[in-house]
Amino acid sequence: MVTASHNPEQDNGVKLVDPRGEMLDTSWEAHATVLSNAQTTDDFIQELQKFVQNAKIDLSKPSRVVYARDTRPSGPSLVAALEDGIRAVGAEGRNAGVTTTPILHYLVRAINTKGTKDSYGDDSEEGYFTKLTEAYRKLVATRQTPLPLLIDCANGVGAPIAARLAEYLGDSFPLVLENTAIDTPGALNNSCGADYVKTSQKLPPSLAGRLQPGQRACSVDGDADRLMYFYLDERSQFHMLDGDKITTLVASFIVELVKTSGLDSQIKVGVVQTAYANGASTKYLSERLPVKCVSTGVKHLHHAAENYNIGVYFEANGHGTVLFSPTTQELLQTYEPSTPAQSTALEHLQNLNQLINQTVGDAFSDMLLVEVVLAHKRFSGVEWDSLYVDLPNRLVKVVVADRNQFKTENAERQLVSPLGLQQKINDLVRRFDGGRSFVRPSGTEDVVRVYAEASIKAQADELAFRVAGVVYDESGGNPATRPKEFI
Ligand SMILES: CC(=O)N[C@H]1[C@@H](OP(=O)(O)O)O[C@H](CO)[C@@H](O)[C@@H]1O
Ligand SMILES: [Mg+2]
Repeated sequence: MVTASHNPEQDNGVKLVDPRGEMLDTSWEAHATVLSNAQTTDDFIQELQKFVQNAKIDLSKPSRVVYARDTRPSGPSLVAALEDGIRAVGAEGRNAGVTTTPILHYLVRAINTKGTKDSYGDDSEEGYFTKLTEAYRKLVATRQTPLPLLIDCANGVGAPIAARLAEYLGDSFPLVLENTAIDTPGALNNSCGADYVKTSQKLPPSLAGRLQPGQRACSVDGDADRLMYFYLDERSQFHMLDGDKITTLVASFIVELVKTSGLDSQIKVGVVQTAYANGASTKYLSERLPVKCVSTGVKHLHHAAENYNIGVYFEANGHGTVLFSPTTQELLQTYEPSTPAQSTALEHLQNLNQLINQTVGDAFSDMLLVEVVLAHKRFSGVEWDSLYVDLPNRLVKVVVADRNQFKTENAERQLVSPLGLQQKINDLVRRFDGGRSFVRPSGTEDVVRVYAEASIKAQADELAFRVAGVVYDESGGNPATRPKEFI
């Protein structure tokens, strides 16, 4: 998948999908690193040959690469280069065109399960839309048609895909598409989209006046694998419903269905979060079901969620999905309910299993999932938001000389290096009511991230900037260039 996701338009990159339609196995990342670091074509060919040999790849076997891109202007030339590569190694290519990352994941799984008992659906975009919208219709059959949902498409590939989804949904669910300017240079992810909403905790300026108080809205990112919900209250105050709020809503609903269906002794539902999950969400969830905290990065969450019968995972930034284990999927097919209530709950679970794109986080599949739960619970954004109150929080980036000197343990919640720094953070945290803070090196940017929470906003900000200051000073930051907001 040629995309740089939520990042600025001028960036680009690739996401690799494995043959099951899931994220590339971590053990293969090292190969990708070696190949992308090759300096010349000759070096590249040499590394490729070594890789073929070491991984014992039989080149005489047929192979196929399915690829797609987002709407970035650099996409076509990168796809052309990819096609040259596919031709050079004698593989067959299948161009899935301009589409979302989750649709590409869907296609790969659909192609590789075609004609088997695990068939994931027809291997086409039509197959994807049909699968999702049929399941959605069944799940909301007896419910009222919701008010139109405003979707901020981040001026990216979410726009044409949401337009097609709207056609499949028809009158059953009206969508209003905003930020659909895919041909406007520089517009992609610019002051809009899921990452903007999460990091600035604000309404995208382009939506001012477009959203009525009480109306629900959501933002997707540049490749439509992240989803953030929000609404304005009657005082036009902005309220954000992030990945943690989605987890809470969805996990509670699934737990209820499992219980009503009579399967609660056989199906255990669990949640996976990272240290960035709001402390209030972790508290709320832990009082109700098993919650595991893992390192940042979707691959870690996905992997941990596979250990539950039904695993719900979302990063706070809105990337996530729900996984039904193979035995759970089988159980849903063979279980004999004994009451009408059990039977209805079972049908809902079966339809959720179809509605949810389980290969990877999928903004549109997740959006339909959220809407199903809200319809069943007769919740507006306000009621959903009131399940728990977010602790005020602040995320700060610190530029350091060498972020590799920062090493963590305990799912990244504690620093073990630089030595002594964690103690200093602990001393600061202790001074703040409801305080929590952790520091980790980013895996995607050359920075160290500081996260802080406290019971009031000013305190969360102060704690974050104090910790950032300590991190900066302790890692040899130049006093002359010390950011002035650091305390
Ligand atoms: C705090 C934060 O949002 N971190 C993001 C960010 O990772 P970093 O390792 O923090 O740079 O990008 C990842 C990939 O998109 C995403 O999985 C993760 O949640
Ligand atoms: Mg993305």
